[in-house]
Amino acid sequence: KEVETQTKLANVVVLATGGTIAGAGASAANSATYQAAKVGVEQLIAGIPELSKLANVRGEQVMQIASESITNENLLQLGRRVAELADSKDVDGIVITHGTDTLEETAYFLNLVEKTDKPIIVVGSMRPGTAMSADGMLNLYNAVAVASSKEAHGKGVLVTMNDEIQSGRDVSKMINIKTEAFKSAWGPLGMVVEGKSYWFRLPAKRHTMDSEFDIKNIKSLPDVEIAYSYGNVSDTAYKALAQSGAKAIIHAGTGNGSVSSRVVPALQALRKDGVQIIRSSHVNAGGFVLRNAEQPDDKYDWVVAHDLNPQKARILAMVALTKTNDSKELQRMFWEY
Ligand SMILES: NC(=O)CC[C@H](N)C(=O)O
Repeated sequence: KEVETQTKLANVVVLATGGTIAGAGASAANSATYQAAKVGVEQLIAGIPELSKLANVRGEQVMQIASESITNENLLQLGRRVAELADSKDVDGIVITHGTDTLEETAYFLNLVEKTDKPIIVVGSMRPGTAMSADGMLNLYNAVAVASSKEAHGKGVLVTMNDEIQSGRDVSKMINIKTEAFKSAWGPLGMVVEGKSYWFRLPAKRHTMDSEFDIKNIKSLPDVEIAYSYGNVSDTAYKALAQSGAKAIIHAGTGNGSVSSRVVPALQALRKDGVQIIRSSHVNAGGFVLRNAEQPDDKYDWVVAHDLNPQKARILAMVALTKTNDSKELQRMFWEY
């Protein structure tokens, strides 16, 4: 006699926040001209009947915005809802649909502050659902596939775009007119093919269960701002940001986070006034800032952002500053996360 073993489907919650994956254009030829954040979560889920074979999927509309407009308050609101769901016994995995412009920031934020080993997948699309060759359906299908898989547990917050599984820490939007937009300098962790995930490597940096940060202990996020560097840069932006109350300034530097000789004195003075100076790099394919190389960080009491791009450095700095204002502690965190 054959005994049929009924495998129970995982329960996956889709938290929708807006973006192009919820976008709509006037014609199928509009892949770049459209309105983001138009389609509701129920319609997104209903548009992919195949999801019901992967998991029991339900949706929640957390917000409906384009991701460039996400505020720190929005981040905290989303983070708290993710934590509530992760604590719930009847939730096995969480998918967050998100605009792609700041998707890498939200994914890294959640990677730092969610105390769970349940899969959390952040996903978006480069083309609205109304466009020819829209990529949102498959990206979301892949996200639900990964969120409902056993293998995705304990791997930190993940991003499924263009069939790849990327670490939320490492991934960044590299181009805005291709579906092959999200890359990491260190490569994807795996692939999703026909609803099944294939893994090749694991994240090495601290995240989720192994993180010292917890969304439940974070009441608000401090003001951390970014100043962009280039030839002939002046110190005006740095001073203005400090004046407006920034607790830390991320130097989005050239090359190895280098600092113009015109800017160095202002940054020394700001540090003396208590502002944290964090040197990162805006090099396109992935910056990597070495301590005491381009600048004497020990002498100036500055911090380096390691391989984090400026926008990710801002996320870690905000979260880190909720715990410490000690520059040595901040530097430790920048090496470990
Ligand atoms: N491809 C996108 O999702 C970009 C749309 C919009 N700017 C956003 O980030 O929400």
